[in-house]
Amino acid sequence: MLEAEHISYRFADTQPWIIQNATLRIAPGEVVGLHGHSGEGKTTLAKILAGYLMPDKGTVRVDQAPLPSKGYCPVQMVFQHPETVLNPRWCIRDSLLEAGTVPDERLRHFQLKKEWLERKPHELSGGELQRIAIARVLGTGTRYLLADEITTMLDAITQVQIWTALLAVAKKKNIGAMVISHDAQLIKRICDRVINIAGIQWKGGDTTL
Ligand SMILES: Nc1ncnc2c1ncn2[C@@H]1O[C@H](COP(=O)(O)OP(=O)(O)OP(=O)(O)O)[C@@H](O)[C@H]1O
Repeated sequence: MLEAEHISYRFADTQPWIIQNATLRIAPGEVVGLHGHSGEGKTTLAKILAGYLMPDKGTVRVDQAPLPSKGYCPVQMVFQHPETVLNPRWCIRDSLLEAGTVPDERLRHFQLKKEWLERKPHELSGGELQRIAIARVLGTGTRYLLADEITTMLDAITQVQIWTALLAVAKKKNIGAMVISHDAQLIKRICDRVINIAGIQWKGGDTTL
């Protein structure tokens, strides 16, 4: 279970709370949608759950254990722009290896061509790069995947291909997922449950999302 308990976060003491005293749980294999207006803290919440940001208060745990301070994190995040996570100077093979071995079966599952492995990120399309970024983080150590607007910039056919491939792996490996999207139809179609933070007012009391 991925559990965030009573987490609060603000970017500075002088800034308002982005999240305050929030508790949320994602079970293995569960697909949870996160919906809210722009700027309401969806990405910030995901970054806290993945250990990119430390909450000012509260804890994030996976199976009762805090996220590791070094080594592979069981909570992985995929972003809207895959080029921001792939080193522009490395060939794709090296970027994949950085996160662990990617077996041929996973390359095939995400329709990644072997010839792409020798290319640099700028030599691939946005949809191809996103499939690489997703395949890269679906290794054995990943228990939860946080997907932040990962298909927003892609055409409808590519969106379906990506979600079909991703959800199949998540189901097979019992990986829990959080889907951040402004696309209400997408969330409704693929998620078991939806957390809606649209218009949420943080007043300090316990909030279970
Ligand atoms: N590094 C930062 N320093 C200060 N404020 C920040 C920082 N990063 C984000 N914010 C602010 O925190 C708030 C929440 O941002 P966040 O990116 O989490 O929202 P979001 O719900 O994901 O938005 P969107 O749907 O537009 O992607 C916004 O008001 C944003 O301006």
